[in-house]
Amino acid sequence: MSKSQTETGNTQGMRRWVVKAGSNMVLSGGPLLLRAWMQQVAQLRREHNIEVIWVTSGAIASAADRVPSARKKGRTLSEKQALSAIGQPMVMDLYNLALNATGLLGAQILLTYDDIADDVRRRNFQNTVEQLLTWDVTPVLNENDAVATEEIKFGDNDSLSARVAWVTRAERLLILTDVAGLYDSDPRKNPHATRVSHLKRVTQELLDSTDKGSGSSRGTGGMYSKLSAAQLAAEHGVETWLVQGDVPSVLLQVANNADVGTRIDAMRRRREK
Ligand SMILES: Nc1ncnc2c1ncn2[C@@H]1O[C@H](COP(=O)(O)OP(=O)(O)O)[C@@H](O)[C@H]1O
Ligand SMILES: N[C@@H](CCC(=O)OP(=O)(O)O)C(=O)O
Repeated sequence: MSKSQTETGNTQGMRRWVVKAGSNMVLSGGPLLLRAWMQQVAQLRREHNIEVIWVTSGAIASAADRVPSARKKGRTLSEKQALSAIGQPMVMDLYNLALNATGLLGAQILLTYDDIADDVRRRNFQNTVEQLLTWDVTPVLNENDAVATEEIKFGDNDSLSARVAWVTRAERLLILTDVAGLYDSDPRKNPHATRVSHLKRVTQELLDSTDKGSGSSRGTGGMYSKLSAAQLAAEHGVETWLVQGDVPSVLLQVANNADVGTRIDAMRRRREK
C-alpha cells in the first residue's frame, strides 16, 4: 500500500531518522549485525512509526581486505577511489541480504557534496528519498567515492549523514560507531574514561580538544568528525545520538530514550530546506 506525504515531506504520521554505520562496525559485525540492524529498522517502522534513511561506510575497508596489493596506509586518492568501486557492491550485497531476510527492500543512493549543495540536484535527491519512503523502501546511502575528488568530498560519512538529516528534515541522527558514545577522553587510550550521556551543545572548546584520529585502521575522522556532524545537525534542528552499533537492540533502545551512548540536543526547530 502506498502512503501519502505530509506537507513537511515525511510520510504521513511517520517520524524520520537518519542512521549512519561506521566502517569498523560494518566490517567487524558482518552479516549477523547487519541483519540485526535491519530487523530493528522493520520494528521501528511497525511499532514506533519511525522511517529510516540509512547511511553506510565500509566500501573502502571491504575492498582493502580483498585486494592484497592495496596499501594499508598512505593510499592515494585514486587508490581509495578504485577500492571504493570494488567495495561498494560488496557492502550493498550484505545490506540486500539483510534487508531481504527481514522482508524489506533497499535502494542504493551514492552522493557527492555537489548533489546536496546544488539546488536542483538536492531537490532531485529529496524527491527520490521521499518516493522510496512512500513505497516503504529503505534508502542506503554512501558517498560516491569513486568520482569524488578532494574538492568535492564530504570528507567523511559523519558529515554526509548530518547533511542528509538536515535536507530530509529528520528528527534524529544516530551515529553507530565502535565505542559507547563520547567519553571525557579516548576510551581506547584511557581505561578510566567516563561516558558523557548528554550534551546540550557541541562547543568550539570541545571540538578543539577532541581527537581527529580514527580508533581503528578502517574509520575516518574519529570522534571529532562525529561531534562536528552533531553540531551541524543541531544547528538545523536535528538531535544526534552517538551509540555503539553492536549493542543489542540499540536502535530500539534509542527509540525508547534509554540511557545509551551520548545524546546531543538540537539547537532550534527544524526549518524547511
Ligand atoms: N573522547 C572520545 N570518546 C570516544 N571515542 C573517542 C574519543 N576520542 C577518540 N575516540 C575514538 O574515536 C573512534 C571512533 O571513530 P572512528 O574510528 O572514525 O569510527 P567510525 O568508523 O565508526 O566512524 C573510537 O574508536 C575511539 O577510539
Ligand atoms: N565512504 C567511505 C567511508 C568514509 C568514512 O567516513 O568512514 P567511517 O569513518 O568509518 O564512517 C567508504 O564507504 O569506505
